[in-house]
Amino acid sequence: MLATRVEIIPTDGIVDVVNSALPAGSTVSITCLPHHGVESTVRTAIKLSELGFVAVPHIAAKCVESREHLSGILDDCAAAGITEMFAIGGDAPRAAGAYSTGVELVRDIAELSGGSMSVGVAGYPEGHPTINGLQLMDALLEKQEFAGKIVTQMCFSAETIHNYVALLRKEGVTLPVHAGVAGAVPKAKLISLASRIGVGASLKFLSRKGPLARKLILGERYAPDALIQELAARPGVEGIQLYTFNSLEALPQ
Ligand SMILES: NC(=O)C1=CN([C@@H]2O[C@H](COP(=O)(O)OP(=O)(O)OC[C@H]3O[C@@H](n4cnc5c(N)ncnc54)[C@H](O)[C@@H]3O)[C@@H](O)[C@H]2O)C=CC1
Ligand SMILES: Nc1nc(=O)c2c([nH]1)NC[C@@H]1CN(c3ccc(C(=O)N[C@@H](CCC(=O)O)C(=O)O)cc3)CN21
Repeated sequence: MLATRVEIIPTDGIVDVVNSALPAGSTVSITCLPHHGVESTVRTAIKLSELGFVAVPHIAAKCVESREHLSGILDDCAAAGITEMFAIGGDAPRAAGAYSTGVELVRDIAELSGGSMSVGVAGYPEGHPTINGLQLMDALLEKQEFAGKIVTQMCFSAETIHNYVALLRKEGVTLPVHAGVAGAVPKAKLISLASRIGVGASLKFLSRKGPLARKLILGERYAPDALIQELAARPGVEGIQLYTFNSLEALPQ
């Protein structure tokens, strides 16, 4: 069974939802969306950490104003017992200040925290809509000196994920890989978000043609169980990052 981490969006009331839905000590990743801002992510992570969860805040480079802002975030997280973060470029169209890529951010987190903060970085089994494969691989080769793990973009194909891990190893990226998997959320939601957040071709199996299938899809929830079993059946992936979209009622066993 692969260790599974749950990812949530820092919306109002989510801390109470997590506290009643997840066992104490669970690892919870808190995403950083442009319209929520990094403060909302950090505030939620600190509250969860104080409740005994292992909180992993996402820090989006484009939401960080300066090195001093980053230093303050690191101090607040360390004071709350947070020891792991996820450093990402960020979906905002423009940078708020000094940082615009995950590459820049992960370096400064390592420097400012003296290596005490473990940092995850993003991987793309199906590539990225606006960044070419060579740039992504070069960025990972640069980041791996300062990072502790790769967490992948959402992908719906175990074969694609396993092939990606093999490519990483061939190119000299040795970081452990945690596979990004969609939680049991309405398929319609996944399809509507897919292009906006850059999900790749493996999603296409969800959107079959035909009115009956479409009706089924619109009412149906995605079930991650089979994909998780396939990922656990072969070596390559260290764990699962479950993108729950805050649907915590039906977590895979
Ligand atoms: N918040 C999240 O969980 C996730 C966000 N993303 C998005 O993926 C993008 C990449 O972020 P990271 O993986 O941290 O990579 P990064 O920000 O470290 O960039 C990787 C490489 O691509 C280049 N690059 C970055 N953005 C580019 C662009 N728009 N056009 C051309 N080249 C670009 C950079 O210079 C760097 O060499 C960001 O837009 C991020 O929001 C992807 C997955 C998850
Ligand atoms: N490009 C990208 N950005 C991300 O933030 C991101 C990824 N990819 N891939 C993996 C996870 C999945 N993430 C997400 C991103 C958006 C929503 C979402 O539901 N967005 C709604 C608004 C939700 C809200 O504010 O409550 C939207 O309409 O954008 C959920 C999970 C966060 N992560």
